[in-house]
This record gives sequence, structure tokens and C-alpha cells, in this order.
Amino acid sequence: MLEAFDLTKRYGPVNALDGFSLQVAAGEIVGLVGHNGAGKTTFVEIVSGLIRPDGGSITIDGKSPAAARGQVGVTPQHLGLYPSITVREHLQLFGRLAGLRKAALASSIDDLAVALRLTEIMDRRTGVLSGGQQRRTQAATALVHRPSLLLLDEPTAGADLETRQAMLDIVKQRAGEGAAVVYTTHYLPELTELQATIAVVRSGRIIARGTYDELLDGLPGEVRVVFADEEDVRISTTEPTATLVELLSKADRAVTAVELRNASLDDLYRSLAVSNAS
Ligand SMILES: Nc1ncnc2c1ncn2[C@@H]1O[C@H](COP(=O)(O)OP(=O)(O)OP(=O)(O)O)[C@@H](O)[C@H]1O
Repeated sequence: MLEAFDLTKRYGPVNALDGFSLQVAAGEIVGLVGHNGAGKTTFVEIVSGLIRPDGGSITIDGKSPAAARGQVGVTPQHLGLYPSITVREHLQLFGRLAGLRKAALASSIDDLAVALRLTEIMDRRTGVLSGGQQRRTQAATALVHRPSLLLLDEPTAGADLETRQAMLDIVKQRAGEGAAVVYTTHYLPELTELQATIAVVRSGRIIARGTYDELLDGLPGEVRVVFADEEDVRISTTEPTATLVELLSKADRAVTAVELRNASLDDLYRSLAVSNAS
């Protein structure tokens, strides 16, 4: 569905993309993760046709991003709503721009109002909405024309639990109906819930791709034990529970706190940084 090969994009001295390749099939959710400045948004902007790459190739269903614009739904990282028009007017505008007929548009708006909990705020101007309500409205504008490719750039940034869950549910539903999804986030549990494959971006290219288990299995987590005399012991281990049990059985002083941490995204970045340097 989405095929990007060897994309490059420079901003002066910065290589925002440097040999970035990614393929996403229909019905697949790919989670793009990486540190700030890794190149995720630049990739999303290229796919959505907002900027052009300096090199490489990209097609959506065999077409250029400009030609495929009507098939793509985008939630940009920074909210881009018109403050003086209502939620309903936004959805009507985006739906009509994508060529939806009256009846199809009305039924799509009704569905989204329920799925994204917009019913109560449908006729309010977006300028007066809370951050989470604006996020849900923004997502609805990306979904209203039932795009076959969804580009969601940190769609849950700053969102509360209800907004986050509504967003995850509808992304899963659309992927289940066959949409290809690119989902950028700094929050790994969302990708586990979405059953996404994870693509790790570093310095403008994908350096690893796989399921959560494939990427994190075997990476060490951490055990932390704080003793009554305030000594704070931290051990990096692939077997946190067994290590904790052993530490406690050998402890010769009172323990005031214990903490178990499984491998996280940061551990993954660190391990990839080491393996890429060597
Ligand atoms: N319009 C621009 N002009 C100059 N530099 C830019 C521009 N857009 C992006 N960059 C630079 O390109 C690099 C990649 O930025 P990008 O926004 O794609 O990263 P990101 O992975 O999305 O980061 P974040 O997680 O912070 O959103 C960064 O060094 C950024 O400063």
C-alpha cells in the first residue's frame, strides 16, 4: 500500500531523512518510534504530500503522494483547526473536500461522533474546546472520508485516558477494515495495544523493525532495592523477578522499597545505539 525507498531530505546541514525505507501493507499498523528529531514527522509530511523528498521514491497504492491525497487521512502533530467554525462544520468541510456525497458524509459524521465521543460538542466552535476535545476533532477530520492510508503523528499527545482509548479503538477498527496505518508515538504501550509492528527511526532512517516481543525480548530490565540505611541498589537484568527474589533472600538489612522494571523503549534505543556503533 505504502512503499517508500531510500528517501532523503536535507534542511541545510541537517539530514532529516537519510536513506529512509518503509513499506506498510493494507490492514497493517506500523508504529514509528524514535527520539525527538529522528525524522518521523518529516516522513509523515512527505507521505501526506506537504513536502517533497530530495531523493528516493514513494508511492501510495502505486500513485505519487500528490495524486493519492484523497486516499490519505492525516493528523498532524500540531493541531490545525479553524477556531471559528464548529466540529460539525470541520467534518463537513473535510468530507466535501475529499469528494464525499451528502448521504455518505452524513452517515460518516454520525459514526465518528459516536466513536470519538463528539456528540455533545458537535455544534461548538473548536476555538473554545479543551485540548483533548480538539485532538478528537482533529482525528475525526482525518477519518471522515474513510482513507485507505492513515498517518497519525502523535495523535494522543496530551490526551486524557478517555480520548486515548477512543483513538486507539477507532485506529484498530479502521485497520481491521483494511486501512494501512502509520502511527508515531513516544508511548510504547499504545503500540502493544494496537498490535502494531514497530519501526525504530534513528538519524533519518529505520534501524530496526519487528513486533514488540521481537524487539524487546532478551533486553535487560532493572531491579531496584532500597535498604533502610538508604543504600540504593540497581541491577540491570533479563530476569527481574528471579534477581529480586535472590537479592531479598540474601539481604542482611531491612528493605524499605523494591521496584521491578521491564525493558522499555529507552533500553531498546540504547541497545540499538550500541549495536549500530559496533
Ligand atoms: N522545516 C524545517 N526546517 C529546518 N529543519 C527542519 C525542518 N523540519 C525538520 N527539521 C529538522 O529535521 C530533523 C528531523 O525532524 P522531525 O520533525 O522529522 O523529527 P521527529 O522524529 O518528528 O521529532 P519529534 O519526535 O520531536 O516530533 C530535526 O533535526 C529537525 O530540526
